[in-house]
Amino acid sequence: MEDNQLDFTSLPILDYSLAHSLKKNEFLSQLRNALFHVGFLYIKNHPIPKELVTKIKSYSIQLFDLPTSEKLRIEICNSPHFLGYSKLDAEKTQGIDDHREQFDFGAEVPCTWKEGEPIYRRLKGPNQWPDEKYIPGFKEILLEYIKRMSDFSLEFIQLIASSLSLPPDSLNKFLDPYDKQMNRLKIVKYPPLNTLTLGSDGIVQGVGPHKDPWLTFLLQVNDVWGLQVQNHKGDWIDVPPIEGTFVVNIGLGIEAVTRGVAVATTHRVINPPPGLIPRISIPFFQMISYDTMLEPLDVPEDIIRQAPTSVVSDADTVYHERFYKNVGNAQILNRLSSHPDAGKRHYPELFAELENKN
Ligand SMILES: O=C(O)CCC(=O)C(=O)O
Ligand SMILES: [Fe+2]
Repeated sequence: MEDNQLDFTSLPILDYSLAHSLKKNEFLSQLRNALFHVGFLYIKNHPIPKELVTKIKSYSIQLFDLPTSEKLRIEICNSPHFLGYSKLDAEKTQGIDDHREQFDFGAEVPCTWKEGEPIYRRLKGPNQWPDEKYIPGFKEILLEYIKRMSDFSLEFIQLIASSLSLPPDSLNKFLDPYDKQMNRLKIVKYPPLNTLTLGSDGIVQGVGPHKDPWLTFLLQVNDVWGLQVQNHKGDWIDVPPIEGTFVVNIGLGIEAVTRGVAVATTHRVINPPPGLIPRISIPFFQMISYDTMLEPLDVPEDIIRQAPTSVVSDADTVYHERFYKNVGNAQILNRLSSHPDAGKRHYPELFAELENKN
């Protein structure tokens, strides 16, 4: 599809079993097309065991039924690593409250940051866990899920590289060494709208338009729509849940190092309409190293020629510019502006600096 042809109106569905078969080239060609033209795709027949997906879905629903006191005990404002619980409307995108309730978790790593080192290294550190007595077995299953998703995402970036005629391990150098990687996920609940939630300005966003950092794998837990992706003309396209799939999307880092060939597509979530049940989802983020330099790879000329030339986006460009300059700084400033309470408490100087600039 050329840029001047019809823009996408749905997401491609790729069959992961082809990637490990004699049809691998067919898979790579479909992947390349998806990267060029959409930046988002569904993946079916993926390697995450069905039982694990069922368990994590079930826990994700139970998590929101924890007693309020237990949720508040592990609130994100306690954590310099921005891990834990966020109340409804506590997080912001582009300065507007996101009408969602969520838990942030990551691979369990110690905080090794020391005074004098770049401050963004302090983003890495241990989780805040809900007490086992309320949700037995959750921690073990969540960590297993993160481990499996981490391995899957490592396999996936090799396929992305191969699809762009790059050596398979080309993207790995932008990640931390395996045992130091701290991939993260969110477990999110978007309540349905009601007349009270419609603010005076009329804007209600589940999560506002944005681009992700590197590579994301989204599990849509129930059959409630809400995710929308902006096509290159600027129209919003629905991404309905499809049982047995993940939605995979490219973020800023991969876009930058592939010279814009793999597109970081803008997306948002709108809350379910009144009367519906809440939408629950689990985005898993493979994290780029905070210390990395976004040096572009030697993408072959014939691949670069096929890349899109212009893409409309409603996402915030301040974060993007910071990201291209220094990934770690962009990440911490993004966390500070999306969670001002935690920011003020743990990074008072940096927070004050940010306030003065705005
Ligand atoms: O919850 C979703 O469907 C997507 C969330 C998302 O885009 C994000 O948290 O980055
Ligand atoms: Fe996202």
